[in-house]
Amino acid sequence: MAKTLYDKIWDAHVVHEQEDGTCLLYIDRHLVHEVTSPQAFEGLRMAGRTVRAPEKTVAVPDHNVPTDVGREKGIEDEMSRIQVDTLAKNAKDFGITYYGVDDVRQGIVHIIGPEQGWTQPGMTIVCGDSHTATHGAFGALAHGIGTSEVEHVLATQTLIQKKSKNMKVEITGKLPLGVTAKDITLSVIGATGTAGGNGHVIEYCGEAIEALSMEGRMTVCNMAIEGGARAGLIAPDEKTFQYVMGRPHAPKGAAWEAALAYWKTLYTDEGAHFDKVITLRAEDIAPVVTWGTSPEDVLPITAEVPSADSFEGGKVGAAQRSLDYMGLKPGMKLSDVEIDTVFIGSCTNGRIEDLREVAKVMEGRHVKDGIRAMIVPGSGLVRAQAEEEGIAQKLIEAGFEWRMAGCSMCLGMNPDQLAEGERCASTSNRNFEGRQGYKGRTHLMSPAMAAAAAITGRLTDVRELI
Ligand SMILES: CC(C)[C@H](C(=O)O)[C@@H](O)C(=O)O
Ligand code: SF4
Repeated sequence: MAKTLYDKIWDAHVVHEQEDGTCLLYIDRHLVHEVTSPQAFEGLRMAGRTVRAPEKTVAVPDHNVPTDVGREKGIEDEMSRIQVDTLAKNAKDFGITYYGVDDVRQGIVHIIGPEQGWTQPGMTIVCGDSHTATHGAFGALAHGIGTSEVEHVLATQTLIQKKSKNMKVEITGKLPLGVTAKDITLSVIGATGTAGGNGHVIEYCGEAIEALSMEGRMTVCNMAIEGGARAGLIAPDEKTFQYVMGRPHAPKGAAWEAALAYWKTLYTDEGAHFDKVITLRAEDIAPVVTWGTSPEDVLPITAEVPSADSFEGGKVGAAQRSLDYMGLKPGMKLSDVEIDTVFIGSCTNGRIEDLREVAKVMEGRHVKDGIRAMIVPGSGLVRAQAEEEGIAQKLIEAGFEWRMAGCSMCLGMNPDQLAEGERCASTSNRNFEGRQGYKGRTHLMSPAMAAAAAITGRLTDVRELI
């Protein structure tokens, strides 16, 4: 029978299936961060258990770490300090690879997995973090899991799961100038809503997806979860293999050849069944921004702030609440919305290509006076590469703060936060109330669009600047 990519990876990992369809899945990689793992390790200790496969488990602190240069002095906030110290101790006690803040390989868990070659096609990958979907860009089945599941995977290297439905999101044609992977993924959520992917694993495909770099594909899959899906996937191709080849934890020699032969079988067969299909034309996608407090509140930058009445049912009240929280009036042009902060980073857009994109838009230009603009590379290695390429220097001269790696202002779990009422052009993935700081206001967009906003001090169509 014709199988989807999801079916193939799933079938290759089922250890046991119960009559009701509940399965025990083998897990190839377990990525661990400081927020969702302390109780899990504690559980192991209390039960006298060890980590079943420490060589398949990798730990890194990212959410709570400060990102100022000179952070070696330590973490001020007690809770954050305890979490990071606890992760370091747990990694040592249980014999797990650990990248501490003084290690250039430290960074956001979803950035360093691919960077170090831990992430490979055909694998099952889990992490106690919803944006684990990012790794799906390699044709890996990557699930976010809860803390009790983290403990289960640590102890057994398996996960109890029921299979999701198959959903196909096809992006046909070629992206217009100024339109990027972020605009694709936000536009898909705009079209399907945040519940559109519920109960499904999405496979993204089509000419526009194939044309994306690995970085762009990671941006797309990263936000599958924001569209309600269990995971996002893209079939691996030559670009994927080239990206993985030679990375520290990628297979080498004969193991590489064997892996490659298997990876080449990882695609959806002709005629395989999808339970849901969405198609968007790349030509119809514009540079977009969010206006509200849900990632589905997204519109082309050329649009106006909508009125609550333009929605239906329960959405009317939600839209009104969003508008009030965001301090926006219906009918106002989105390009007239003034911002005071720019955040470039996160597991959605903190990779080298994102920084190159920002540098390109900033060429010969400067961050507007009075705007706080920060760049937080997704890993120490991304930071080092940008410095080597001369991008860092250009961005600093253009007026950006150049920070150390971490989740930073993507969420208010570390010192990088918006003050009350501040408005941010952000390359992250969530614009929920209070996400970037108490009463802070977030507009999600691509790195190129965030750079444009940094230049003008308002939400700006990057196509006017390229
Ligand atoms: C802290 C963590 C559990 C959380 C997640 O699961 O996504 C965070 O990474 C986020 O982006 O909100
Ligand atoms: S960068 Fe943001 S979305 Fe990604 S793992 Fe960190 S907090 Fe979550």
